[in-house]
Amino acid sequence: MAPTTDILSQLAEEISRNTSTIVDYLKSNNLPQPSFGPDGPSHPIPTTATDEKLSAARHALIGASKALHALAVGPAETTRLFCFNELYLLGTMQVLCHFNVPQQVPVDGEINMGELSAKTGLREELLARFLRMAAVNYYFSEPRPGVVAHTAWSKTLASDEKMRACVWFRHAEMMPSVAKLVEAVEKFPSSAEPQDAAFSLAFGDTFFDYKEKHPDHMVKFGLFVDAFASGIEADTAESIARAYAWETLPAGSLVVDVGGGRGHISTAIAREHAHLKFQVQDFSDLAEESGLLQKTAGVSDRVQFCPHSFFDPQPETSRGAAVYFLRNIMHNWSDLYCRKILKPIVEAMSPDSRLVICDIVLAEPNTIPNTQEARVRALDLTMLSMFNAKERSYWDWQELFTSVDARLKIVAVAGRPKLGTDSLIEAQLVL
Ligand SMILES: C[S@@+](CC[C@H](N)C(=O)[O-])C[C@H]1O[C@@H](n2cnc3c(N)ncnc32)[C@H](O)[C@@H]1O
Repeated sequence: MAPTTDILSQLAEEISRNTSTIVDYLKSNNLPQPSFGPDGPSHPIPTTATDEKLSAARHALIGASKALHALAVGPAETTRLFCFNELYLLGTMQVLCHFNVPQQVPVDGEINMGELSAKTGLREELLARFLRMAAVNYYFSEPRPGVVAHTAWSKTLASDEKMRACVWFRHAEMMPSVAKLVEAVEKFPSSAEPQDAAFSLAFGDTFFDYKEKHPDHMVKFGLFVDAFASGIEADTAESIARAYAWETLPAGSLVVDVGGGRGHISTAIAREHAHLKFQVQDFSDLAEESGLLQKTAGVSDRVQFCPHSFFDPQPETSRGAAVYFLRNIMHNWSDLYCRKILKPIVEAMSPDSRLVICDIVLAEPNTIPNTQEARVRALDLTMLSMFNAKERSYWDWQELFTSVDARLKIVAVAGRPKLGTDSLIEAQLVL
C-alpha cells in the first residue's frame, strides 16, 4: 500500500522546533545569525562535543533538512542527477583555488570579472563559467553582471590555506582513488596490503611512499589534516588531555605515544598533568621538530622523542610503561598490520600497563544522527581506498585485541560528550 503518513510536515515541524532552539541560543548569547553574505559567521552554530543540547539541535536540523530535501527531490530525480552538481563543483573549486581566485577577490568589496581574470591568469570567459557554478553553490556571488564578491563560504578559502587544502585533497588525491575503487575491489577483494588499495592503483605507490617522493603533496596533506582536526566537534589535543583519567596514574608514570608524530598530543597531556613522563615514538626525521615543540611548550624534561618503528620490539626504556597510547594509527592499517603493531606492545606490557587507543568506535547502524554516521561511513571508506584499512566497531576492536593475545580485554571506552568523533578505547591484560 502506498505510504499515507505526512512525513513532509513531520520533518518541517522537526526543522522548525530545532531552528527555534538554535535561534534562541544565538539571540540570548548575542551571536550573529547565519548568513550567506561575506560577513556571515564561518561557524554560525558554535557547538562543541560537550555542548550537548545545541549540538543535538544542530544535528537534528541538518538531518531533518537533508531528509526533507531528499523527499522533495524524490528517488528518480536524485538518481538521474546523481552527484552531477557535486562532481563539477569539486572540479570548479579546484580550478578556482589553483588560479588563486579566492585570494584575489577583495574580502570586503567587489572586483570586476576582467580585472580578476587579469590578476589570476584565468581566461575571463572560463573564469565567469566557473564562478557562476560556484555561486549557485554559495561560493562567491555576482551582485551585478560581471562583478564578483565573496560570500561567507568563499571567504573561508580567501585567507586560509588549510581550507584550500581541503578542496585540493578531495580533488587531487581522493577523486582519483575513488575512481579506482571498482578495480581495487575486483582485483583485491580481501587484500590487507596498502599497495593493493585504490590509492596505490591510481598513483602507482602507497599513500605515504607517494608523499615521501612528492613533498608538495605531503605539505598540502598536512594542511588538510590540520583543517580536518580543527573543525566543529573535532578531537583536539586538549580534549584528549581531559577525556582520560590521566590524573589517576601514579606520579612518574610513563606514557608511550606510539606513532606520536612530533608529539603534540603528549605535549598537551604533559602540560595538564605535570606528574607524567612521555616517550614519543616515530620516525627519526621528526626528532628535531619534536624537540623544538617540547622546548617551546616547556615540557622537554618530561617529554622525550625516541626514534622507533612500531613494527619493532619496544626498546628497554619503554617496557612496562603505564600507558601505551596510539592516536589515529590503527585506522590506517588492516587487521594484519594492526596485529604486527600491537604484538610488540603487548610483549612489553606489564599486568598494570594500559593500552589506550584513540580512534573511532563505529556505532551500530542507525543509532547515531544520520549526519554523524554519514561522516564516519565516509571516513571508513577513505581508509579502505587510501590504505586497505578500516574504522572499527567495539566488537571489531575486541576481536582484534583477542587475536593478538586472548588476555587483552577492553576495560573502558570514553567517547561523547567528552570527545567528538573519536573515542578512547582502554584495554588491559586481564588474567
Ligand atoms: C595519522 S599520523 C598520527 C600521528 C599522531 N599519533 C597524531 O595523533 O597526530 C600517523 C603517524 O604514524 C607514523 N608512522 C607511520 N609508520 C610508522 C612506523 N612504522 N613506526 C612509527 N611511526 C610510524 C607517522 O610518521 C605519523 O606520525
